[in-house]
Amino acid sequence: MKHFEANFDGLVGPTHNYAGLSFGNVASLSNAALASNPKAAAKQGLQKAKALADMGMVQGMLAPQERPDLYTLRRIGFSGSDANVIQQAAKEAPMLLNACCSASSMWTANAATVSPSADTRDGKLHFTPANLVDKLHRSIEPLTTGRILTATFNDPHYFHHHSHLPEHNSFGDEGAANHTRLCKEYGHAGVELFVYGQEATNPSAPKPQKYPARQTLEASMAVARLHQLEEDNCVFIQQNPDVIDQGVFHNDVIAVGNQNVLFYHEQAFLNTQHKIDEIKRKLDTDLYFIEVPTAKVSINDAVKSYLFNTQIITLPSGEMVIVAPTDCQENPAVFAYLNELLTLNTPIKQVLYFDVKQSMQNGGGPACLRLRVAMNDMEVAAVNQHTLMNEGLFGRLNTWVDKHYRDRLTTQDLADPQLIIESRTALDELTQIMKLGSVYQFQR
Ligand SMILES: NCCC[C@H](NC(=O)CCC(=O)O)C(=O)O
Repeated sequence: MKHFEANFDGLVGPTHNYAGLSFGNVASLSNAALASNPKAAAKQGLQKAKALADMGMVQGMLAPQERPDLYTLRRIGFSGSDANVIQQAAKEAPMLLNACCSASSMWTANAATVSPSADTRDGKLHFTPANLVDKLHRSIEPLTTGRILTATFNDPHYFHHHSHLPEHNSFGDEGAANHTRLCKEYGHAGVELFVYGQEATNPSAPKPQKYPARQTLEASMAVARLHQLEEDNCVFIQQNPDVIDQGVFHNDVIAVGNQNVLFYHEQAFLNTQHKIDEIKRKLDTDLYFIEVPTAKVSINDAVKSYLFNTQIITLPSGEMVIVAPTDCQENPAVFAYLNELLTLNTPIKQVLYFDVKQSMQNGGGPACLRLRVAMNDMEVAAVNQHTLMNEGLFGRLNTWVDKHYRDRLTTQDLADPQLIIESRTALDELTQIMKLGSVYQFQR
């Protein structure tokens, strides 16, 4: 049996915009006034996904969500026709309208936590959609996320889908952005690293002072239980609260792992050495811990360039490659570090740069845009094949984007009722292209 790590990238939705919705996420706050380009955003994402498929990687796409979310706006008291709902909300509560228009489901690293069948007791691949309770605009994602995941991984013989965790701060869950898996080969049982920002039920435990810790230990442990992982397959690590306060709102802004490599900043975790020892004890293979010192890359440079929000992928040849945003090339300290990294004796042999600036300006790099799903060939064959990237899908999705997307969107434009019609027309067509069935509420 063959094993792969597939990447499922979020297709950027037609309402991609900069609304400054994510307190604690430096890029989101500082680009709040910018006009976005949804068409360019979607195309940048498709280019990256296609490039990985061309390198022989298993690459899929996850459909975006329906926005504006009129159901949430009606639930909070706006009424009348769809156009009335939007216009009333724009007048009386523009920030709530913005929250209901975000295309944030594009960052599929936050869609769910995934445990491959090699790790789980029932031998199935487990998915738990993230509840994303810390941010209003993201807390409205999980139900549809669950539907899209079920329509994509649609064979109950192989895939076990859970509901998202209870919608309360005690169970704040941000999905795979705070989860990474180390292993010898993708098909061998690995060690799943759950990185949390705070312990919700222990008031004396360390936590950030300025910005929110979105992920709780309680949530991470609940996911590990649901996914039927053994204690020996799990390591729970606390993120350093000081770096959360410097803008590291998810662990994937400061660390990334692949197979036997953990690439992380010196200041990423609490009790780092102790946790490394635990990983070594639980995973019997040659491990590379690539720790980047502050003297070479400051937290500020890491947050600006997204050095750690890179994808480390293993090519079919067995070589590892880093997929980085072009912002890493533009930052002298980070670019120098990446060039140096290639001369060190690690499995990482190449860095490829991609322009994903439309996403970066909202705090989402290459790693945020993808959900990793380690699978064997039988599981890949059980996936909805219309979601897998190839020449055909790439062509169809680009044509679809050209037909339906605007090339400029400001938060003022979110009050335009025409955007509802454009967005629904596009998504309705998309469900046919990707054979998803009626995953959206407007289709039900
Ligand atoms: N993994 C990357 C997630 C980035 C995402 N940004 C946003 O939602 C910004 C949206 C805005 O401000 O318009 C977040 O912070 O959760």
